[in-house]
Amino acid sequence: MKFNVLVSDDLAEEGIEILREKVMVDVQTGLSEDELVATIENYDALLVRSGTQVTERVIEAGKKLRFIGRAGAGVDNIDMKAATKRGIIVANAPEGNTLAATEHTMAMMLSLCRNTPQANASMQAGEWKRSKFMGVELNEKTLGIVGLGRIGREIAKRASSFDMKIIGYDPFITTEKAAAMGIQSMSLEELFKQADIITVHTPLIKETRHIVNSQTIKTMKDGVRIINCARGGIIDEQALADAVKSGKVAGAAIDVFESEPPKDSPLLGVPGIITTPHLGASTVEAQKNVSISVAKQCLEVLNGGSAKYVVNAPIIPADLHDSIQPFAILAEKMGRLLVQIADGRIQKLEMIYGGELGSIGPSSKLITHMAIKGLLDPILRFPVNMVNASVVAQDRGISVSETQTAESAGYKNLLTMNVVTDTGSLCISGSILYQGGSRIVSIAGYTMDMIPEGAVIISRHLDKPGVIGRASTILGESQINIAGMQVGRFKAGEEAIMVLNVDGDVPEGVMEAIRGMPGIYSAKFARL
Ligand SMILES: NC(=O)c1ccc[n+]([C@@H]2O[C@H](COP(=O)([O-])OP(=O)(O)OC[C@H]3O[C@@H](n4cnc5c(N)ncnc54)[C@H](O)[C@@H]3O)[C@@H](O)[C@H]2O)c1
Ligand SMILES: O=C(O)[C@H](O)COP(=O)(O)O
Repeated sequence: MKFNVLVSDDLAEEGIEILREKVMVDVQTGLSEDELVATIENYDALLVRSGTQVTERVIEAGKKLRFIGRAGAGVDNIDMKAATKRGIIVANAPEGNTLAATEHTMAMMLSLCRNTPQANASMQAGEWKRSKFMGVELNEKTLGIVGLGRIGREIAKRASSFDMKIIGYDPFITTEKAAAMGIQSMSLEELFKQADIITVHTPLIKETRHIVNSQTIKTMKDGVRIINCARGGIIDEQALADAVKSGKVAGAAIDVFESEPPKDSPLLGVPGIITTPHLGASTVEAQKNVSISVAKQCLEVLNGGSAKYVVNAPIIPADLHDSIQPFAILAEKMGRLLVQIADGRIQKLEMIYGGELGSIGPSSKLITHMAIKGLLDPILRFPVNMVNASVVAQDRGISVSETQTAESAGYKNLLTMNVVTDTGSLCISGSILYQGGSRIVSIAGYTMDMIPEGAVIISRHLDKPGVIGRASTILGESQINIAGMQVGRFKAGEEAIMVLNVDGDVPEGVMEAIRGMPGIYSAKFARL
């Protein structure tokens, strides 16, 4: 593969070696945004940790970029909107550092409760002050975990072995699921009231920004301890610093900061606050895991495939991949056919999933994205792919809807696409046969049995003798071979449809001649 990959943060050598076997790799760490903008245009992929800000400017300058890999969990340093719009696949390695972050949180919790860092600093300064560093035990304390994802639940397991009572808040985890993990689920307000120690493990998003602030701190127990090993910004730094100084909060342990490195953070220099420089994922094991994970995903994407942990495109569960893929290919072809034969400006795309597809669930998204790709890719300057398809449709004012139904007109499965334009609408249906082949089974209500491949002429004409013959003659005179033909009509003597599979492109002059024939209402050439 002749690809260039830029690694702009410290990644473990194991992943870089995997890349070097297949592609050119440059490791350049510590680049400023301007330096990254100046260099990125030569690269097909960019691999980062949290140290690189992948801004809109960087993404715009990366004309060849197809993949951005995050060797870790959080993707808040990547402008996802800009990457998605450009169709760049963004993937992370969410599992590789879970245990490292969990263990660091436990280390911070124990250090916080026993003043370990302060005691160490004191001893290193030549002191021996035993009474100054009186601690508290974890035993029988209530631990409030905000965010019960990968890390939150691993912390629950470990904390329960210290005989802590575990309470938790996560709007996306049911009470039953939390209970099965030994966590008593409750509202955030209640958790703040009950917890002796609060640890946050959510992503930094609009809803979690400053979830711990001067108001919510007031509702907490006096002497509460607070830990943030997730993301700076989840806690209002000034509010926390003030609360520790006032004694309302007994202490805090902070690994992550609103701005990193945190030059002016109010959390620095406060005796009750212990800090580490974003070390949650910094173990040999975690770094090896995440580096290998993004390296493999990078090669998959550059090779034309998908990535295991894509964060900006629909993901199909691995066990459904083989069954969904043929429909994704069919949908793309149906989209491509529709855009070439429908009249007018497309305003709406309706996707109807029938028969066995009627219970496809959220995996329909991938098929819909591929349908949009087929519809828009041929007419746009920039590539449309499964990543940016829905953003591109939205940008062009095309509304997209999906329906799942058991009805399938007698087919085992039936994918129907209806486009509404400013001059009318056109509906086509396709199916995957029992033997695996794909067919377009209806166009504008006419039953078909069309293999969606190669070049086709689709005409509407008056159902009377001679029309089909004359069209065939025009093609024959132009040395265009007809490989297959299908005709359909609702009623004899009225409008009919003709689909001609031809061996090669049909020049516009020949299409004009067909359109000029008496009895032909319209004729369109399409390549699938
Ligand atoms: N310090 C480090 O070096 C380090 C290392 C790894 C991960 N992290 C960070 O830790 C955090 C958690 O990582 P993870 O792998 O467990 O992620 P995860 O996606 O597995 O879990 C996040 C959980 O937060 C929940 N959540 C979302 N919105 C919420 C809200 N408003 N209130 C409460 N819960 C909400 C989600 O439902 C989910 O269960 C992330 O911010 C990640 O970036 C930090
Ligand atoms: O989100 C993550 O995975 C952690 O914050 C780790 O970040 P790092 O890769 O920069 O250590």
